[in-house]
Amino acid sequence: MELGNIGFIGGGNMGEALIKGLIKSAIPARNIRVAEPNEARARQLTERYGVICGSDGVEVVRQSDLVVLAIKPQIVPVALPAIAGAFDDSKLLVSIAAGVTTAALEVYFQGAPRVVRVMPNTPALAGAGAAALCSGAHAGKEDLSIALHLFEGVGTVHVVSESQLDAVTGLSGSGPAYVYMVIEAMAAGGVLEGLPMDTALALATQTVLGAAQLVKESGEHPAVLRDQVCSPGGTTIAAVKELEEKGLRAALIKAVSKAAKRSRELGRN
Ligand SMILES: NC(=O)C1=CN([C@@H]2O[C@H](COP(=O)(O)OP(=O)(O)OC[C@H]3O[C@@H](n4cnc5c(N)ncnc54)[C@H](OP(=O)(O)O)[C@@H]3O)[C@@H](O)[C@H]2O)C=CC1
Ligand SMILES: O=C(O)[C@@H]1CCC=N1
Repeated sequence: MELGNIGFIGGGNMGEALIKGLIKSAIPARNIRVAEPNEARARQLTERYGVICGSDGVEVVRQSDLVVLAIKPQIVPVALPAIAGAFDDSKLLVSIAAGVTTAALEVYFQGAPRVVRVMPNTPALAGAGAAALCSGAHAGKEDLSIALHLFEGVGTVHVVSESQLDAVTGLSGSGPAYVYMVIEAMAAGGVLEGLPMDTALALATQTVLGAAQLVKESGEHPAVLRDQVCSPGGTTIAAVKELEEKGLRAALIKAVSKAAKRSRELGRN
């Protein structure tokens, strides 16, 4: 599928993750334009990826078939009206702004704007993203396919109902941060027990990667796989007891819920 010219409004952390992932997935850099007001940042993106960067969002929209809205949710009410007039029926808006609903985006446009809302995550940088998306009131099947194709280039994609997107934000959108904390803390434990930091970090990283890969490839429930590690009277069950007492699972469940709640709040701004 030909995606045509892709424009980014905002070239920050998530914008860069997608740009890098897309270029890795063989989208030519000359097809990617970025509107980024921070000049140093714009220069950096051009140097790193060869993409065309400027500060003029209207120009980026004019030159693009698909526009990714990659600015903070709080900026949307200011930034979107400034570029909305440059959209016509030929252009698809793909918003990744946390919490901002398709209905809230559509009000800035005349007629029947084609809007798809996506919640990606930064592992898209490594081609290992997890994204979920839904379409707005006027986006057709073809628009959903285009967005699916775009994000499949940088990881996995699920189609969900819009009411589920805040949950997705709390789980996989914010989730990489939780996992980095787990890796960091496990490595610190290794250091406490005498390992050099680089070895500890490499072992912690590969353990998380390998465990995730096994969940995915085996199709087993994680609880079954966990029990396979726990030898009776052994080391792991001693650690699992500690994690249960300290409330690791409850803390993660609550963390996903807190982030989802915050996503809903951002949508009310
Ligand atoms: N980071 C993540 O892991 C994820 C983020 N998201 C969503 O992606 C969006 C972007 O997040 P993130 O990349 O982290 O944020 P960043 O702040 O890193 O990036 C946003 C960029 O947009 C720039 N910007 C501000 N105003 C405009 C404008 N009018 N036109 C063009 N660019 C502008 C900002 O410049 P300046 O800094 O100078 O203001 C900044 O460089 C958010 O809506 C977030 O909810 C979704 C999934 C995951
Ligand atoms: O923290 C945030 O608000 C964004 C949305 C999901 C991940 N980062």
